[in-house]
Amino acid sequence: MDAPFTLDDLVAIVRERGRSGDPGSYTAKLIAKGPARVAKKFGEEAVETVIAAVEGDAAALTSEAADMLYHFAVLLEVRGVALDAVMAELAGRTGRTGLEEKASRPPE
Ligand SMILES: N=c1c2ncn([C@@H]3O[C@H](COP(=O)(O)OP(=O)(O)OP(=O)(O)O)[C@@H](O)[C@H]3O)c2ncn1[C@@H]1O[C@H](COP(=O)(O)O)[C@@H](O)[C@H]1O
Repeated sequence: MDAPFTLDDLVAIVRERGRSGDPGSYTAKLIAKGPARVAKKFGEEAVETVIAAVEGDAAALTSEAADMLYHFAVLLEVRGVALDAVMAELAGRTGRTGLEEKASRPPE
C-alpha cells in the first residue's frame, strides 16, 4: 500500500513546481504574481473553508480545506518559511497543555 500523502509531500511538490519555471504550472504562475497575490488567494480559500464549515457540508469542507492547505503551502514557499519551522512552533506549544505526553504515547 502507498504511504499516506503528507503535508511535507505537498510542500515538496509546491517547492519543486514553484521553482520549475514551467508555464503550465499553476504554482509557478501564482508565485510569480508575488506574496500579496498568494496571501489573497489563501484568504479566499480560508473564507470558503469557513463557509463550508458553517453550512455543515462535510464534502465541501474537505475540498475547501484541501484548497486552503495547498495555498498555505504556496504562501510558505513564497515567503521562504519552512514547514518545519511552523511544526517546531506548534511542538513548542504542546508543553503548555501537557498534551505532549499523550502525543508520544503509542496508540491503544
Ligand atoms: N493541490 C493543488 C491545488 N489545489 C488547488 N489548485 C489550483 O488552485 C486554483 C484555484 O482555483 P480558483 O478557481 O480559486 O482560482 P482560478 O480562477 O483558477 O485562479 P486565480 O486567477 O484566482 O488564481 C485552481 O486552478 C486549482 O487547480 C491546485 N494546484 C496545484 N495543486 C498541487 O500542485 C501540484 C503542481 O501543480 P502545477 O503547479 O499546476 O503543476 C499538483 O500536482 C497538485 O499536487
